[in-house]
Amino acid sequence: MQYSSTRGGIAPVGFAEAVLMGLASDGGLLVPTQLPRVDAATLRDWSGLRFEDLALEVMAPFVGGDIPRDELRTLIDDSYATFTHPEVTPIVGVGDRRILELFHGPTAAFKDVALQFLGNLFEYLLARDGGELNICGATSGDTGSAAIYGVRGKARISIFMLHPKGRISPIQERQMTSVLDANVHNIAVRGSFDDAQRIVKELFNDLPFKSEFSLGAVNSINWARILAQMVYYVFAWARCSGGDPEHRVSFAVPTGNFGDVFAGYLAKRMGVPIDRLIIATNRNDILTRFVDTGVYAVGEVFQTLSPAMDIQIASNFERYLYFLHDEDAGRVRALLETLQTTGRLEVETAHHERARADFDAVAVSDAETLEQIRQTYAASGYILCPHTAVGVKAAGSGDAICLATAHPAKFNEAIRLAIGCDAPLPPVLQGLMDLPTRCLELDAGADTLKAHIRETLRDTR
Ligand SMILES: Cc1ncc(COP(=O)(O)O)c(C=O)c1O
Ligand SMILES: N[C@@H](CCOP(=O)(O)O)C(=O)O
Repeated sequence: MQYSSTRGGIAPVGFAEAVLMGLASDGGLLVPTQLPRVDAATLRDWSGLRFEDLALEVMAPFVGGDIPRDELRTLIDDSYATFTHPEVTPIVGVGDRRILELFHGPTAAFKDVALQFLGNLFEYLLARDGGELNICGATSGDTGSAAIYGVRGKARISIFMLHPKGRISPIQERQMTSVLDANVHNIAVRGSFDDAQRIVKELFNDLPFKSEFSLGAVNSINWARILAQMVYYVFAWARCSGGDPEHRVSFAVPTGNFGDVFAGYLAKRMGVPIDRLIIATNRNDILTRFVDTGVYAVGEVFQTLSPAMDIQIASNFERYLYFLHDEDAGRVRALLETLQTTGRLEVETAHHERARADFDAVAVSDAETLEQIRQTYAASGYILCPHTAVGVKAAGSGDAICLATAHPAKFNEAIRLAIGCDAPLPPVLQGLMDLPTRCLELDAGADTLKAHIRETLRDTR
């Protein structure tokens, strides 16, 4: 399997190189040059598999010959052995609603599904091929801790993780800043998540700096993130369909950086029987507006009760534009240049129609989010995290499977507002608030971050 850039500026690379490259060297995102197709017989074969075995089947064609199958199997088994649920991502019934629980990993958010795997994958590739990796990432709360837990204490890897100061939940902050391993560097940026993500991309686009410091990516700009997230869509289909290829399922997906729902979109393109994909946003509704109007226009970032989705520039939207325009990298480049210079881009009517066929999209206010948490709790005793509540509200009366992207106890300020008490802390979140922490505060500038990385690595190398 080969990977090329959404902007068409690099020669195709194999899986291992794509994973280590993170952001493509021309500033674009890496995408497979050809998507494998899944036929009805394969779907039937996959339907009874354990999560780990299914992950192997889904991932193997994308990995190609870069990792022997038995070694890929070990990587996958090790990655999901850290989950507390035997099914890894179980589906539970809440009233007549099906919830796909993605929060049984070490940091209680869906990011663990990909980042436990990516941490092990980095470690494997560096041990096998040599070299080092200095990860640079941006988080609105959940990617940061999942990535840190994925690589803490690992040889040859350091991680610099930027979060927007004061805009993540207290427990999310503690999860990251209480990890004191020498290879972990937390940075609170004075700005928004979009500022943090922009700085990280600026560093990746400074190719001499990227090469000198062997920068690596853990955000969903890294292809391996999308790949690992595709698995639970297939798993959920298999559990709900009993393996009947005619049985289609829909998903409601709380959306910010567009990585999660994009993984579902690709699974559907591969032939997994997925009907509707519902993009559920909070008040930061740039994606909802795009599906409604065909215009992607960057606006102000609002702080909401679902803070991990307080995002305006959705990284993976570029990957979608690429597939929407039949893999025409020139067109993507032109659209992105317009976005860069004017803050908006508009797709042609035919493409807008296709986008409307690909996705439903619903924006949910904070008041609706609280009401959804309240209603679900009153009816069933089940506590939704605010992001999950956005998805459940967006699903409305339809039968979409709703992705539960985080454990509610990570967002107890919102839970308390909704139901007057806290969600009980699962074991992985207990005791965090009593731990010592380490975190540096920096201005939202790429040069400041570069200087910090240079200095830190000079001291530790
Ligand atoms: C709890 C939670 N839900 C939903 C999202 C949105 O996912 P994505 O950014 O892949 O669209 C995030 C952040 O990514 C998150 O942390
Ligand atoms: N909501 C995310 C933002 C980063 O998204 P990613 O999927 O690109 O890593 C977070 O929790 O940090």
